[in-house]
Amino acid sequence: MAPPIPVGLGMGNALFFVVAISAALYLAYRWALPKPIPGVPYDESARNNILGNLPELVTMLRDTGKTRPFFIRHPQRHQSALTQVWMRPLQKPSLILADFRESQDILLRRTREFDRGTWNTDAFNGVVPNHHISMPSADPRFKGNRELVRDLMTPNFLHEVSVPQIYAKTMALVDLWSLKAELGEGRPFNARRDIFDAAIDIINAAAFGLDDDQSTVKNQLDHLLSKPELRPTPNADGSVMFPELPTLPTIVAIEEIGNHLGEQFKSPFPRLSHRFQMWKSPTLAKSVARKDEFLRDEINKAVVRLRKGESGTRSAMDHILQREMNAAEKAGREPVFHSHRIHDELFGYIVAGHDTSSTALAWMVKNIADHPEAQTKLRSALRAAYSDAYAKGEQPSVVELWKTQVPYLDAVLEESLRCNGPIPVTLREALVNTEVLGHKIPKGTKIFMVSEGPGYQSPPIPVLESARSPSSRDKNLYGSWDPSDMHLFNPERWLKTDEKGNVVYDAQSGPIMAFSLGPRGCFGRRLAYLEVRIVLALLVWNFEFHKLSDGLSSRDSYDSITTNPHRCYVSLTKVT
Ligand code: HEM
Repeated sequence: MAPPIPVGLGMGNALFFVVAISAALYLAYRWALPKPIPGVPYDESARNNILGNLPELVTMLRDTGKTRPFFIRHPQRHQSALTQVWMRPLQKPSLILADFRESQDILLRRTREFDRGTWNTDAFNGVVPNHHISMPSADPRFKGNRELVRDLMTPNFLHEVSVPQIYAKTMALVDLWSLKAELGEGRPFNARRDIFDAAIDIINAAAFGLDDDQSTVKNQLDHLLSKPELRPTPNADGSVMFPELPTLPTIVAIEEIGNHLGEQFKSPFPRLSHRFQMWKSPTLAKSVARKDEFLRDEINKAVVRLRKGESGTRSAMDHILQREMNAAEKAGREPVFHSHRIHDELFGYIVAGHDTSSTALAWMVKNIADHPEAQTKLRSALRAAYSDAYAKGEQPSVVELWKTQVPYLDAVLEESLRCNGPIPVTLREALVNTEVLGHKIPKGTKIFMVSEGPGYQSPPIPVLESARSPSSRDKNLYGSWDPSDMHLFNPERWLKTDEKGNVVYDAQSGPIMAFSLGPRGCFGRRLAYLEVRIVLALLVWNFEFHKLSDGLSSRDSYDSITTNPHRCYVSLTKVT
């Protein structure tokens, strides 16, 4: 028989275990608590919570559908241009930088110390893993991918191939809105879908040279024209609603994938979240398959066309395929048209180019309706610049639109981007141990650079000159905004008089980062400017945008890939 266990020893053991486990748990809790970077302000509540700032972000997302305002308010909360937050449990702190000069310096000059952050690359990785947007700059594939698409943003390519496509698709929107203005007798209607569709027609046409039967706006127009008896339905808020054709399956797929990407930006674990959504949502998986099929079909059609030597280059796709044909011929191999790289670079062009431009245009339309004086001035500037077309009662031609400088047009669109930039936060990650505003930060630290709030639309938070990095001292390439009016929409701030007495547009009048800066800034910036310039010019040339009631002109927004207006209504009168 086994001897009885002495009671005193059993109690002692149990007590020892309880104390040891409690101590271990306490030590684990202390270890898991966020560790701040010395001297950089943070929220005490986040510092004492193993989840850091995550609970606040989750609450904000649940209540408002947004997370970006958190990044913009945090520096204001602490009145510090540099603050720190914890976005995930057990993670090093991330920094928020609300200072244009230091951001500009990091993006433009400190590219050996900072690169595109993994959160951003991870967000795109699920859908377009072989597009350069999903790659750090040191990825061995990055250079080759950029080389493949290099020519798409050259002035020659843009003017010869992309601009005619943009012009044609914008004129379809003008025709659709002319009909809607007439049928609705000038009453407001929701313009968000039309702008979304026009932007997708434009980017699809620039990417694939798609014909009119694939144009959503043209299809809507034909649908309305085919029913002359049709009248819009009035809504209780004074607006009217037009019947809409079901969206084409490819556009539905692009839209669903775009929305899915937008959700990844809000997730603390984008890669995991992508896999989970692909498993959970049969429609998402179907949309991804539909997108692959669409790319295969378009590439196959283009290859047949190009091999026959038909009709030259009419899209970004044609150009990429022609490059592959030439490279294969030079290397004595068969061309590979259906590589992951070509598929993803093409689809990434649409994903990166559509949502951004569509959102920028939606805010522009709202801003010109909200500021009738600026709108009238812009229309006069356009009529003076395209005086022949105005005298003949015609549309300005495609050549006039890209050749003639209209400083006030550039000023209006830049002011809209300053006030309502579609992407108000840019992310970078430290590649080495380094310093920001005098604080030592370890390799791997994420840094969120905000381009809304202090320094952009409200007075900057002061920064000691001695705290700035040596490369940023005395190297501010931009002017500064008058603190008394930087919260206002005022296109004039972008204009100056040159030495010959001409009023000119100055792109460096003051802080703006709508397209980010430096080698990993927006790849499509030139195309985007051409697009918004042509669309805005043709819309203001053709329509007067009336000011709307407070409800219809609300400036509430929601976050997706971009920060979108909840409401984008227009009330139009045809003017020419
Ligand atoms: C008004 C329209 C647009 C805005 C406001 C915009 C803004 C931006 C911003 C803020 C970034 C992030 C840059 C960074 O992390 O530093 C970006 C990246 C990018 N944009 Fe745009 N964009 C616009 C239109 C376009 C268009 C039309 C295209 C192409 C067709 C495009 C292609 C890209 C690509 C490929 C990247 C990633 C570049 C890289 O990873 O190196 N964008 N854009």
